[in-house]
Amino acid sequence: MKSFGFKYGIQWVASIAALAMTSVTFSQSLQDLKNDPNNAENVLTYGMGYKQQRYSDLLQINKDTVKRLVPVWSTSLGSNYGEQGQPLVYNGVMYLVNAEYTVAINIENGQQLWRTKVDWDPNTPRVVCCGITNKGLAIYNGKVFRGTLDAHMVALDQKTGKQVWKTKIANWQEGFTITSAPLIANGVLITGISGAEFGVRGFLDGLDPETGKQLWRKYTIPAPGEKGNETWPKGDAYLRGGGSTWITGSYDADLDTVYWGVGNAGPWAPSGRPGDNLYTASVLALNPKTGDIKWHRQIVPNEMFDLDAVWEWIVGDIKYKGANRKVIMHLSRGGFLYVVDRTNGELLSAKPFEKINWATHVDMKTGRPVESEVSKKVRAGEQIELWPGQWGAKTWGHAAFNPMDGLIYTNTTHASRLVKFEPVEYKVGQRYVGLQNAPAPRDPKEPIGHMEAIDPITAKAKWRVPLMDIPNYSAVLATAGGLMFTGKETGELVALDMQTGKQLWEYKTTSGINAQPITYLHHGKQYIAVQSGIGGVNVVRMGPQLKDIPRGGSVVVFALMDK
Ligand SMILES: O=C(O)c1cc(C(=O)O)c2c(n1)C(=O)C(=O)c1cc(C(=O)O)[nH]c1-2
Ligand SMILES: [Ca+2]
Repeated sequence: MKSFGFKYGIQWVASIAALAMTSVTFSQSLQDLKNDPNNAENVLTYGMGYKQQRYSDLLQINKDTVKRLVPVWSTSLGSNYGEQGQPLVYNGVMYLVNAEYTVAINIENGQQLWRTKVDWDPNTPRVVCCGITNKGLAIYNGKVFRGTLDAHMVALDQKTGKQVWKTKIANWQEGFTITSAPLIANGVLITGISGAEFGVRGFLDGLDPETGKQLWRKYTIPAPGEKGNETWPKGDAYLRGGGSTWITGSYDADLDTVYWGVGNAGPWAPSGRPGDNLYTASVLALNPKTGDIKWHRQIVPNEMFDLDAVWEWIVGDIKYKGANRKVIMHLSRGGFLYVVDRTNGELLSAKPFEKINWATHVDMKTGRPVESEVSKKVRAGEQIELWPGQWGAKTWGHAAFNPMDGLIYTNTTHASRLVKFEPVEYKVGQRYVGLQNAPAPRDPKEPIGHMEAIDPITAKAKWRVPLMDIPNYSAVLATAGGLMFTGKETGELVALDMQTGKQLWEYKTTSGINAQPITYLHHGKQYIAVQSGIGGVNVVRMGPQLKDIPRGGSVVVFALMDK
């Protein structure tokens, strides 16, 4: 690895050059977006690069210097609902979202440049399954783009925050919402949709970023006559079959392919929808220009435990059986770590990284998880203790991948639930689940989650740090400085030694952290930024442990104190 001095020198020169080049312009090109991970001044994409590796090669803040890491500014984001977002940074300005506002802040001093309110009908939260929040925005060609709780997409002028266009994506009254960040791929703005707990039929939309006009729609559940519809029963179950797309996909610009995960099947109770139910709980490889599916891989056929396959599908190049392979990697909600060839969908590995009792293993010939006796019992109407419960072996808080050591750095959850299916009737815009869900007795000596470093092929942890009370609900940032950053819902941003998991630093922010830390360079100096503001579904899940954490959204930015 490059030495600190050499690296710092290059970054400094690069930063001066970049400033000179970018200070006159206010637009980003597709090349800029593709180049995001190599341009330390700017963070232009969700996941810190289209590959969503959340890895930065900045190393001023490292194992030795992190003890001098201090807050340099902090600004309120004006919302009490919760902060789950990932900030973007362009040309000295930070752009942030929550459910209520889009905000631009001067990164020199934390001064707010503009703040634009999102107007949604106050009744909208009725159809929000899991927290009134928003996970991020996109930026392209002088505009910032965000989804809204009432299922619209909005473009704002990057300089003024004034609305340029607003497009209705779907009727929120039918259970649709947007909580995820849009993706710009090959000039098309792609948005996912939420609502699989409300009997929606999921889809992805491709829009023209200039006008907001719809270019294409791809339903995640094929209509009668389309390939895949035969995996649904005859009739209209497919119209309420779920398959939402509520986490932003990754993108391989060289292959011009978007990898977007599809959510759970609906209703959770599976008896009314025999069959594999494509493309619920799957990953789709898509052409961003047309929305056409290049290949698909279903993770859980006839899915029944809210096993959304939407978590990040990290793009990486790894050695597998001695050969270099282009893969996507995914820590599934159901507890298996998937490694898939991203050129053709071939399954390379699917090993458990957490305790699983709903399946015994994934059959590598068919790619299908083999259901256990426990799953057979619940299908027969019995109550079971399910491992992992619907909270998932991992939640949406994104993992990071370090291309230098080939390991995935992540938060995981270790919790079961008691579940039993019950009849459910579809009513427009109401929860459509059909599952009784109760806490399972928990051994207080057992951890409820971990922070860990995992080998993608073996799914074995290199190290695991137990969390005894509250699982983490924040994304991870990995850096060449050897540090893994993540947040706790009690408010601490922490830095761990990526080699050992030892905690080297922490700072307590004003609320809880369930968001996505980033890092960037400004005038040659490395910064870390994270949103603080308790929100999302885990607050409800944890109940008493988190009820006294003060609400209130802010962003906090850190840098090294001078010696
Ligand atoms: O199936 C869906 O459409 C959907 C959407 C969302 C969402 O948009 O937040 C969540 C879930 N499912 C879900 O199952 C879940 O556990 C969850 C947690 C959170 C959160 O933001 O903390 N959202 C969601
Ligand atoms: Ca879901």
